[in-house]
Amino acid sequence: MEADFWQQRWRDGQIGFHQDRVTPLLEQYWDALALPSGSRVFVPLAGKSLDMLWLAARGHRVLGVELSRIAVEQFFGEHRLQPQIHETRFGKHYVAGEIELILGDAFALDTDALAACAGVYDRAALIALPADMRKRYVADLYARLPAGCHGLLITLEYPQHEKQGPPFSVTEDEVRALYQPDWGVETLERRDILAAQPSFVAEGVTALHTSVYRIVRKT
Ligand SMILES: C[S@@+](CC[C@H](N)C(=O)[O-])C[C@H]1O[C@@H](n2cnc3c(N)ncnc32)[C@H](O)[C@@H]1O
Repeated sequence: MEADFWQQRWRDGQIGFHQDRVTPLLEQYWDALALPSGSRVFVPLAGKSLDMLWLAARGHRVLGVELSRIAVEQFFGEHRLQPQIHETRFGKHYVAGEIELILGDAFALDTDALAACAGVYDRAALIALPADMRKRYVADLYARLPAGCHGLLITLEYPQHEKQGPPFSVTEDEVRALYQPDWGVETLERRDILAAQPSFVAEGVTALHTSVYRIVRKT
């Protein structure tokens, strides 16, 4: 999806992807990465996710990137955080405590921007993108993360012909094709969530699973 699509979504308040709670699968599986407290975690396509607050509360330094000013300002405003703002070539950086959120394009971040990230957390980011952009997202953006980086990736799978994305369906085969061989990929769980997602059922979706992967950058 292009930037205009997301900007319009935020202007119209069409943000069904946003959750008013921390993602339970993050709480359940984050420890599987064994990332030391204090390590920096990259959150691509961050929205105004409460998951950033949870990661910071776990002692991580969070680096998010989000292209909507509305999302960034709502994130800090809704949590009564008063960010310091400075500008770099990547955009405006909003910094409050251990959370830094760049108002900018994730695809524009380079290896310098991501060099200190020992972790990456991807919920509703890879699956927000159509297939051609998913290839670019992993081949370009993830390639800028350092060797040894550990990540948690959460995806959805459903019969793609039954519904238009986003969110898009991304199968385990596709995850492996996108990330391997540079990243090790381990499936932590694949769960049937159709009953818990009435909006998908209302759209005629007949099967819906979420998967959680642990990924580790090898080279
Ligand atoms: C489906 S939402 C997910 C947000 C968040 N990860 C969550 O779990 O709530 C995708 C977000 O990515 C943002 N986005 C899309 N393309 C982007 C890009 N190229 N750079 C930065 N943010 C982007 C959109 O504005 C939107 O807020």
